[in-house]
Amino acid sequence: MKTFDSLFAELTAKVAAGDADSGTVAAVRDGLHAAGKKVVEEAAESWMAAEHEGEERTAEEISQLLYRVQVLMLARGLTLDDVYSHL
Ligand SMILES: N=c1c2ncn([C@@H]3O[C@H](COP(=O)(O)OP(=O)(O)OP(=O)(O)O)[C@@H](O)[C@H]3O)c2ncn1[C@@H]1O[C@H](COP(=O)(O)O)[C@@H](O)[C@H]1O
Repeated sequence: MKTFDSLFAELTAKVAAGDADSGTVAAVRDGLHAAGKKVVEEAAESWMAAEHEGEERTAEEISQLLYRVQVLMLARGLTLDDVYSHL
């Protein structure tokens, strides 16, 4: 099973390699504004799922939120340590 850290390592490698088949590479190239909008969209969908849908659907939306947060980090050039140092 993937974890937050292992997913970030996978996405970092794909971005560094410029993997042409990667949706993440395309999303990072779309830029910060688009990446930020996706974070907000998935945050809202997570909230709505938590209030109105089941656990499975909520977990799925939260997984997409975590993914979109990582895309934003990559688009901004942040590492896990940059973020974890504030936890
Ligand atoms: N966890 C994710 C993940 N979560 C969401 N998404 C993307 O986000 C889309 C779903 O979010 P949206 O609701 O915004 O999608 P949409 O375009 O509006 O369309 P709908 O599916 O909602 O109709 C998915 O179709 C994926 O493109 C993800 N894309 C990739 N990953 C992980 O990242 C890895 C690398 O992916 P690639 O970079 O594409 O190789 C994958 O193996 C996964 O582990």
